Amino acid sequence: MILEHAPFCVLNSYIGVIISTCILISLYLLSNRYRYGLHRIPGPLLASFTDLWRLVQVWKGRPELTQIELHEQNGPIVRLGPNCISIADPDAIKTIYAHKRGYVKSDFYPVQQTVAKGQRLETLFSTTNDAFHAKLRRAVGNAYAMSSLIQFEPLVDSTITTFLAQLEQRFASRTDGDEGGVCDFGLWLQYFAFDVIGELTFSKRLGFVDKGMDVDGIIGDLERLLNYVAPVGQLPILDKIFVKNPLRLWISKLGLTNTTTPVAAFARARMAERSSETEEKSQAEGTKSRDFLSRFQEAHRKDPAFMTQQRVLAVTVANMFAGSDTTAITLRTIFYNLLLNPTLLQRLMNELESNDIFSETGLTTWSKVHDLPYLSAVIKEALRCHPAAGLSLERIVPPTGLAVCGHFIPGGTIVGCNAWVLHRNERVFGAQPELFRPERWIEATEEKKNEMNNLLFSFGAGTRSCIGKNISLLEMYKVVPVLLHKFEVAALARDQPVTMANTTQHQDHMTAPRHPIHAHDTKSKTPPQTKKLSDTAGPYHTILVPRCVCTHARALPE
Ligand code: HEM
Repeated sequence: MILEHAPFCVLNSYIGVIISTCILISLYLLSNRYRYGLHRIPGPLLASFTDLWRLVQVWKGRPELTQIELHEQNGPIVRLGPNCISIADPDAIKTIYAHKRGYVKSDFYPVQQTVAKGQRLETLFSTTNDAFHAKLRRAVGNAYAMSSLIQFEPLVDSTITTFLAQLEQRFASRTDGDEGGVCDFGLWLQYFAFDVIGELTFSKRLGFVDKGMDVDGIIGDLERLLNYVAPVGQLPILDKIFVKNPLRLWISKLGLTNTTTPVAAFARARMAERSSETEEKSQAEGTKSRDFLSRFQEAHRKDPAFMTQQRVLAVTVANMFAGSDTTAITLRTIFYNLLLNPTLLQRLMNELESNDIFSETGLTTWSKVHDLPYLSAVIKEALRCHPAAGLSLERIVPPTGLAVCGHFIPGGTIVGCNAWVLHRNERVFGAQPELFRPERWIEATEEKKNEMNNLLFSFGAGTRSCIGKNISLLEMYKVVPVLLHKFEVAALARDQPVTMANTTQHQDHMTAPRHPIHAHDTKSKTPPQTKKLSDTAGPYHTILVPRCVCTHARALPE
């Protein structure tokens, strides 16, 4: 009798377990919706139950478009997760990102830290510890100051010269066959951006431009990293399961894992070369070339206990990651939009050619270009239309809470602003903010310009804003005029389909940080000539520029 009923008992207990599990999960999801005190904030219902909702949005590739749409529907404050809010109110920026207001970076950032010998390598970008950040920023900050720019110029010029020579030799001077003169310009701009930051950091290029290829798979490596950190950063506990779990940390501590990326290997080799020089020689060299590595080594000599060699390595590698893809994305945005808008390109050419800015070698200097009005407007408009960071820059509300847009946000909530959302503010940036229109920066009154500049969030804001901003502006202000002066550049096929996918928020983007805000490009079905931002600009990081023709002399295809 007992045996006859056994299968039913087993079945019943299975059903019991399943029902109890479902009840527990439902209770957990319901508690997610209500326990954070955010249930009055509008947003997608699913987002209020689980962070998996935002993970899926990022994984699908264009989370910034979803966020723009949500803000259009719901206003300046939107719930993106059980404990996560997106804010589009310009006034909130001053509070959330300001100095000493107690808003620390969220757990999104440590996902980007690499592990060496069982220890996480914290960088300026990825640390959540404000005191450590302030100390590191003081130690290395001088290297990025405006006053250092002049000393960096020869290093930028060196990469530009090689870049021009390679474009000339490989494309512009070729007239053979159908492919003569045709190059994948977007890819080459990326090679340039990676090499120039290598040269600025180590006085030595990684060789992308010289070889015309992704050396040691560095670009691919960075893209894989971003593809991991962007979605996993939405649910950072996953990182503690996949990568930073106790077992892997222990194995790493024993030295049984190889966490050396190609960039770190390159950086180590350069550091080894320098350390084999005598201190006097390196100091003498330092004052001559004054690249980032020599400046970081000076910081090491001043405070070796804090600025250890491991830390010098970490900040150089972080530089490479933070400064490459971001600048490449912005350069691609500039050329992409100019190529699709010949009238704008002509306006820029008029300005460049009517000012005496080029030397005999065809190069130019920061002092001659940095206040050209139309060039500045083009660069700003690219930064506005296609910010390299595609995700919100997350911070945690301090225990006192935050009053914003008529709501009270309790302490512990993750809040953040997304540049893509802020830059669609019609009141500040004028009509049709989705269009690339440099003129909006020229036509604006001084007062309006200030307002626009204050809301330009491409480099972040406040204490954790981009330390490399001046460097990237130096690169862009120098290379754009020189390229346009030397080559006629046109889109080979203006209706060539282009699409983008946002992979992470940029940058530090580097095992360092890549502001986890990066992206990769894929082909899409939408022709780009519509000039809508959603068609032309991608996720954070990259824009696919159509194949272009570089040529000196010949007429370009319409
Ligand atoms: C167009 C180019 C660039 C863009 C759009 C950009 C964007 C950003 C953004 C948005 C942040 C703030 C991230 C946050 O608050 O979470 C940031 C931080 C940072 N960026 Fe950039 N960046 C660019 C170029 C560079 C360059 C060239 C370097 C290095 C030479 C660099 C190094 C850094 C570092 C080290 C941080 C962390 C700063 C800190 O927390 O103190 N970036 N960047």
